[in-house]
Amino acid sequence: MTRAIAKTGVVTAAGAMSGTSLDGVDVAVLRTDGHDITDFGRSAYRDYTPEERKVIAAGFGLWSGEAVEAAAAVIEAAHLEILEGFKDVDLIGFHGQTLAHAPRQQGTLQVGNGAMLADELGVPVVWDFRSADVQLGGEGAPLAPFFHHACARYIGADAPVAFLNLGGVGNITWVDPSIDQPQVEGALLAFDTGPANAPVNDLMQERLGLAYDKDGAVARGGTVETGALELFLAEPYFARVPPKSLDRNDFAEMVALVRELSNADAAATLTAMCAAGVAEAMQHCPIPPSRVLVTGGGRRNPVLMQMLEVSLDCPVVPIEEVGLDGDMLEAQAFAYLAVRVARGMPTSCAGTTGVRAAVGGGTVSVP
Ligand SMILES: Nc1ncnc2c1ncn2[C@@H]1O[C@H](COP(=O)(O)OP(=O)(O)OP(=O)(O)O)[C@@H](O)[C@H]1O
Ligand SMILES: CC(=O)N[C@H]1[C@@H]2OC[C@@H](O2)[C@@H](O)[C@@H]1O[C@H](C)C(=O)O
Repeated sequence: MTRAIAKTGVVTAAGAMSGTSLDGVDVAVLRTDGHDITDFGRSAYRDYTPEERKVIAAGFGLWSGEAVEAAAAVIEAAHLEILEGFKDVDLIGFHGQTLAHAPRQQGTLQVGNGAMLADELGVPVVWDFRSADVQLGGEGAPLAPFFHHACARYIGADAPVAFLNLGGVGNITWVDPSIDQPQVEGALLAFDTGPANAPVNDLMQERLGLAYDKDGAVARGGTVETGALELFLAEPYFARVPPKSLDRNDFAEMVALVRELSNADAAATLTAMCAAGVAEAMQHCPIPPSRVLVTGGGRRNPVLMQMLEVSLDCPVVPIEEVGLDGDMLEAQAFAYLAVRVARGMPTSCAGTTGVRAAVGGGTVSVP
């Protein structure tokens, strides 16, 4: 029996996201008609084992071949395992794992076969969210902004507000909630701010065998090397007018800029680079947001949060302050986007990915 997706009314969707920091898979449920968020449901998380992480990471930056296939197999197995517990939803939004992203060259690659997941789970799966946007000239990222627009309306924001996601890479969405439809010009401006946690994570791994700088404990004792910070800010990426997007390792050479520094100074400097990228991003916003709502793992780093508070001209708060879940926002975003795709509604536009006309990306696979 095939399971059709209702064309109108509120449906229940689960979103599954595996981000650039490779910690694990997030799954979160929400109810929506594709425009308004009705309510949020349960969520779950599945860690990757060190072995799985190694196999996935070996596929980073590659477009095809055995390493990519091996990474895809790990992604599919991990998602099947966690999504077994979510077979009661109307549909699933499956982001997959980005292995490579070069929208103006080879394209964008998220691995994991959504059609196979739909067959195995017996639930319709929406996947391959980014390809159509890239094929039509967009950056293919970030895609969470249409969901951020719905969140701004859900929390009753009455002035422009920014959502700042600090994962491996940073991305910001500026939202004008007075414009009801996200694809209308002026409602959204979104782009990647620069590297966020990825360079610090790489440094911690390389020097101390740690996955990340927990609570900024290493950076806290260090001094920011202003010369390295200036070199970083001289990168043409920051002056480029958005929309613009990044691959996880686009700034990998930043770790080289701090090679001669002590662990503490190097961590402080890389953390400051993340904050400085965000400060640069604010200059591209049409008007300053009333506040910046921080989501993603970086909001747990008090050293980073303090640097942001000092360098931005508006309040910077973890997104929990407005009642949203900063660990699950991306998974919720792909649940929301799945419903839009299934209903033929756009998921990106000029203000978010630079695509000329609004696009509804994604493939719908019905079991
Ligand atoms: N307590 C903490 N102290 C410092 N940093 C932290 C803490 N908790 C999480 N992080 C950072 O946040 C990262 C995970 O962030 P998140 O889960 O948002 O990334 P992601 O979703 O995989 O990435 P992306 O949004 O780029 O796809 C960790 O790798 C770590 O660098
Ligand atoms: C190509 C890709 O997977 N990009 C991710 C990555 O992680 C953060 C940033 O870079 C953002 O552009 C995007 O993810 C979020 C979920 C997005 O599309 O909005």
